[in-house]
Amino acid sequence: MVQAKALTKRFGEFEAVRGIDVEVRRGEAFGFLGPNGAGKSSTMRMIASVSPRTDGDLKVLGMDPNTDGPRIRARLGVVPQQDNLDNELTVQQNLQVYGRYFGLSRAQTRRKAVELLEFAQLSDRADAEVEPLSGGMKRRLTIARSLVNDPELLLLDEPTTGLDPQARHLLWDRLFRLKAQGVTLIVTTHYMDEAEQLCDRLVVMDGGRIVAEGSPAELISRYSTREVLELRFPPGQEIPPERFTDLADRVEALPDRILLYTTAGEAALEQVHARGLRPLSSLVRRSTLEDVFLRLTGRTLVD
Ligand SMILES: Nc1ncnc2c1ncn2[C@@H]1O[C@H](COP(=O)(O)OP(=O)(O)OP(=O)(O)O)[C@@H](O)[C@H]1O
Repeated sequence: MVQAKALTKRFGEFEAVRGIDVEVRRGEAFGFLGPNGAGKSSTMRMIASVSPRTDGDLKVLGMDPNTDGPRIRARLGVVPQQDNLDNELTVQQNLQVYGRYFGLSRAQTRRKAVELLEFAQLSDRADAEVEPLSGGMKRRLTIARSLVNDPELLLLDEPTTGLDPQARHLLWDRLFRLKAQGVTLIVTTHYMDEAEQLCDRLVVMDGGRIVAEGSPAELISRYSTREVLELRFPPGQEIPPERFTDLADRVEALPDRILLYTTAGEAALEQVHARGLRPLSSLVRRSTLEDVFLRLTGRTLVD
């Protein structure tokens, strides 16, 4: 669906995307995971064929965005980072305008709007104004609108940023349905749980480069341990991280906690207690993509 080789985007002197290689296969959910400014949106805009590449090769649906932009865009769905719904129109009209834009007849457009409102769980809001809708509803409507042309490939830039947990889960559920129907999904996110939930494969981006690639499970087993023990100590009573190096494969000190990477978190915690240390709180959890990112870059995904 997408083949990028040494793909590069420069804004003046600044290189936002620094020669990345990416391959997205039909039917998969593929992710770009990275913090703000990693170059995810710049990459997505090149794939969406709305922003020309500065260098490298790019094929989307087997075509070159530089020469086949309109033909590619006709087969894509795009959900931008900021909702750009038309507040002057009702929910239903927002879909109908797109139907007409993509050349559907009035009757086809009406049928499509009914189908997509049902998909977006917004049928009872068909004639409502857009402005007062919740953030989750607006996102679902934006996704519904991106599906008017039955795209084979759907690009979603930070689909759940700013949504509450319930709205996120509802939205993920809609994306799972699309995937089950065979739509290829490309998602950018800085939420590791979103990447873990949604993506079959992903690349981790930082500073315009790809720093790792694989399935969430592969990345976690390659770059982290099975478990992590998180320790917080009372302010002013912090313990130097070196005190824990013999208890774990690796120790990371963050401003508010110490992370012990180990295969046996509970056993490590017992050892901490046996040394007479009394953390304010302790937590044994499994490793996540956040731990992978920390290992690869020395920083956390979300400040
Ligand atoms: N039009 C532009 N002109 C100049 N610099 C830009 C432009 N668009 C993006 N950048 C810069 O390129 C870098 C990558 O931006 P990009 O939006 O691709 O990152 P991102 O990973 O999507 O992060 P975010 O989640 O904040 O969008 C940033 O430093 C950004 O300031």
